[in-house]
Amino acid sequence: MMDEDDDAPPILVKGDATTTEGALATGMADMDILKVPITIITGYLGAGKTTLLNYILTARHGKKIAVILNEFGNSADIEKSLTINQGDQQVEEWLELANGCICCSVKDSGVNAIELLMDRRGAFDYILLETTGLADPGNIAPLFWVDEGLGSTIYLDGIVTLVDAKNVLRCLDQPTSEEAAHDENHGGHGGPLLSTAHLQISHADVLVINKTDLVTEAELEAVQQRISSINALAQMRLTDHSKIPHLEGVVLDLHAYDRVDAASLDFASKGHSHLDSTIGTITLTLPTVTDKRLQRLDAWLRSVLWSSVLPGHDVVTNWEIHRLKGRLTMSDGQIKLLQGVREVFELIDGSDVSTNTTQPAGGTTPGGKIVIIGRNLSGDTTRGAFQRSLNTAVNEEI
Ligand SMILES: Nc1nc2c(ncn2[C@@H]2O[C@H](COP(=O)(O)OP(=O)(O)OP(=O)(O)O)[C@@H](O)[C@H]2O)c(=O)[nH]1
Ligand SMILES: [Zn+2]
Repeated sequence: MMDEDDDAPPILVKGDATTTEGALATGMADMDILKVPITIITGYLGAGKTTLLNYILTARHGKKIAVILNEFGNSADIEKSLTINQGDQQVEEWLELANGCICCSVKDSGVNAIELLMDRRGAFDYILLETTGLADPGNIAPLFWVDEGLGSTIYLDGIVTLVDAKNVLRCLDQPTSEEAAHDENHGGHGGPLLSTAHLQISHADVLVINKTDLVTEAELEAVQQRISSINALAQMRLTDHSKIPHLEGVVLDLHAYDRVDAASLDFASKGHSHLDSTIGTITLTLPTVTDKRLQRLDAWLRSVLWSSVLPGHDVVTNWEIHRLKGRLTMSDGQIKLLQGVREVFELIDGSDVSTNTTQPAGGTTPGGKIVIIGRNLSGDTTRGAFQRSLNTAVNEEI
């Protein structure tokens, strides 16, 4: 919860509610400018999420930020507190959702409620959603990752996961009994148990390792290694008391769902240890892709993500994909970007995305790479099966 009796008064931030109208008036606005980014802030109980939000709301970033708290997840409360820092004050509103679970209710009413509120108060520059410590961000992200065509006025910018440096290893190693029961219901099929901490780390675009003041350097090193063995794609930051002086690119304006940076894919492919056998990162390579092969790749992705069937391999079972990113070079030199969270994926043109002109095209692989983060993927057998299946799918001549 936001601290009501917070003794430090917020530093006053001049809200700039006229940005949008100003841009419109000068005819410079297109739909992209009008869309408001939303970042999901997640992390286990007590990791420092609220501390981070308070830090952001009082930092001098010159943005009008709305904060939605999903603290009442499982209780009977149906309203979500919404704090907006506007001009010289923080205003609290209540966002009414259809039921207590944001995963179920936000799709129908949450996005609408945010849009209605923007109609009334003027657009925000940014929305931050704090999930409960027990939330699985993979259930929430797709609700905001809405099709361009649906004309939503908000878009998913990324997922930031706060990690409690002191407690995270225990959370990963000793799932609670509720988590164990949940795991059972979600196709646990034996094997190492999946904890909420695993899910929050595997879906992250940015991992903020917080509470570094409470651990030794050796302990911190162990935490970093373990976390990057789970998710090698996310950028990692170390902090204490959730202090992130430069918010841009770390919490704000991540573009984690509309950009894929070659350097991060290269980094993710560099042999990381498989310290955690539950969830890990694998990298698949691709040859240069023709249009026809791109269609085959699309079919392969649909099979893998929608039907959980790895074409040509009926023996590989028990896997689950959380996050997927790729960068492909077409035979004509065009770049295609691949983005996915759970079963939702998108292949988009890289050319009209203003990104990575400074990156070496395609990284070290001439064709491209797909990096997948998920459960029971990182064993050598499974990784090999994925690569072979993909090779067959895109190489086959017709
Ligand atoms: N020592 C230390 N304490 C911290 C740090 N960051 C946050 N805390 C404290 O940890 C406690 C939990 O922080 P919160 O920000 O409320 O954590 P949260 O993730 O929002 O917690 P829930 O909403 O309960 O899941 C608070 O007492 C914070 O003051 C840190 O880096 N070091
Ligand atoms: Zn909190």
